[in-house]
Amino acid sequence: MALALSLGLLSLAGLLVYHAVVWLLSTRRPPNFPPGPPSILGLGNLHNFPRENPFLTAAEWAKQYGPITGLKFGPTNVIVINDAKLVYEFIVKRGAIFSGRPKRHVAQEHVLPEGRDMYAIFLSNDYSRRLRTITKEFLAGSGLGQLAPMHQASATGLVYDLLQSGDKWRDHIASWYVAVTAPVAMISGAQLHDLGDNWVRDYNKVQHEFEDLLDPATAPPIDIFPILQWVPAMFAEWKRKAPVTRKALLKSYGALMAHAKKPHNNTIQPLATKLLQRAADPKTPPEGRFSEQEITMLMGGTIDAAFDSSVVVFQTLMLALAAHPEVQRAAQAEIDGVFASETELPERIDLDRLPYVNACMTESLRWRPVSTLGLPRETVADEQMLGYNIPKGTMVMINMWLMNMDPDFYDEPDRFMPERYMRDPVGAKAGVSQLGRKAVYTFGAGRRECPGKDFVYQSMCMAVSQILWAFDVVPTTKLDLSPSTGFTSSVVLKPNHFGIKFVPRRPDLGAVVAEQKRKADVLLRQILA
Ligand code: HEM
Repeated sequence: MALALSLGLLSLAGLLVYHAVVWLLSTRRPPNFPPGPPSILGLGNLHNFPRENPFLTAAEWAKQYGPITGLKFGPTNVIVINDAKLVYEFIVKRGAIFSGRPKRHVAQEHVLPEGRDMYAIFLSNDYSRRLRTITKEFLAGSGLGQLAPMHQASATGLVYDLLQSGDKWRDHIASWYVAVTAPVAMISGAQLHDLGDNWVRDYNKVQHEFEDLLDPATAPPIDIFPILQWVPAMFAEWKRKAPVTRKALLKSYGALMAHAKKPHNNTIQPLATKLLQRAADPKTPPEGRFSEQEITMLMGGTIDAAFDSSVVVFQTLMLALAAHPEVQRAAQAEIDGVFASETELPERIDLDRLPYVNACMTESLRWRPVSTLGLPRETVADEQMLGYNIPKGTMVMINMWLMNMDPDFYDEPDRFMPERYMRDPVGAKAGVSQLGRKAVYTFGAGRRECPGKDFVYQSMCMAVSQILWAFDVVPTTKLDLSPSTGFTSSVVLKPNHFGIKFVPRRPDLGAVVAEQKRKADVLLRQILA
């Protein structure tokens, strides 16, 4: 008996040692993998991939190792693509192989297991295709055009709020974005007051808690060291946090779904309401049919994907404008010419007539991209890139920062200079090849590129044009524009705290804006009845 027990324990120990050795060997670089910084057994490059400002280190490595940097995160193979031509050749043209997403254990198993395949940042390829088909009715083309009055009216509300209490501009931007401009209204048909007093506050809070669980700087590295998933909850803070985050997220989404299910007379039928109706219609083909839980996850994921990045993008734009009064003057000259009246906003703002405002937006996205290394992809098959092996399951990052800052492509890339996009549609300096080149890489590329891109431009250009019509944006603190000291970066590149004020451009602005806001409220009530 004792002998059998000892033999049993010995074989168990042998098995454990075997698995440990296999695991350790898997943390070495695979054969013919793209070059990169030296890795160490067990960790790979985790010790030299910084949690703060990783894009700056990735840019240094690109200088040393060329167009693709090969890394190891424990056993995971990782490549960083540093060259826009490779993005075009592989991410765009060979999208079928480069369009998976890596697993996120904490988020997918503990926070939103019911959204494992369909929540925005971990959408499976199949759901991504179906999501694009349904959201394009709202996020692009004529569907997006229908949202223009709503975007314009909500931006008028923002101008009103900035005039009342410009010192709370950060809060106003967050509420404006989440309220009508973010897809909350588009998806559920709800205005904030429909959702109750605390919805925005609670949603904001849980969003940040969820981000912390996803942020490589704060989240536990379960995806790299899966053994950590077995650590008991008393030693693993994330195991205690995840259920709390889950409960709060589902409550926020639940309020939206409850609203979407109510009968209403909106002039634009909200996405969730439309999908619920389609699901109930026997004529709907299977790929257009989603269950209530699926609709909740698709809806929640889209709102989450939209919210934080957009608020940060708008803050960065305000910072850039405050630091560049000459850009504001040029934009105001354009806006004043198009808006024409001193005392009234146009009934319909025609964004096609505001190319410089559009260029300010693009330049801000290029100059300080909210996403510097993109949302990681995962290859779904073995591939070869520039003669190197890229095994199936490799995590792929796009070095958006480097592409946006490429001195061979842009004149003075570190300067905030919207004029570059007035001279050339992709902002290129004279005489360089533009094959497959995008104006900015901040929304990613290829078939998983952000589907909210046009929505972002419409909502934000509506806002920035009205803000610059009404105000000069003036700094109240010294502005630090350096990407390393003026911004904080792990997942997103956010400007550090800075002070600005909104100085009215006309003496009678209060009365003018109050009247415009009254009209905008009437319109919003019609749209979101
Ligand atoms: C300025 C604000 C935004 C930025 C910078 C941004 C950026 C990004 C990036 C970099 C990705 C990953 C793309 C890739 O892998 O190539 C992404 C994905 C996504 N974004 Fe955005 N986004 C913004 C706003 C929005 C908005 C307003 C919406 C919806 C209305 C949205 C919905 C999504 C969705 C659903 C995905 C997942 C797509 C997929 O995996 O197939 N985003 N976004």
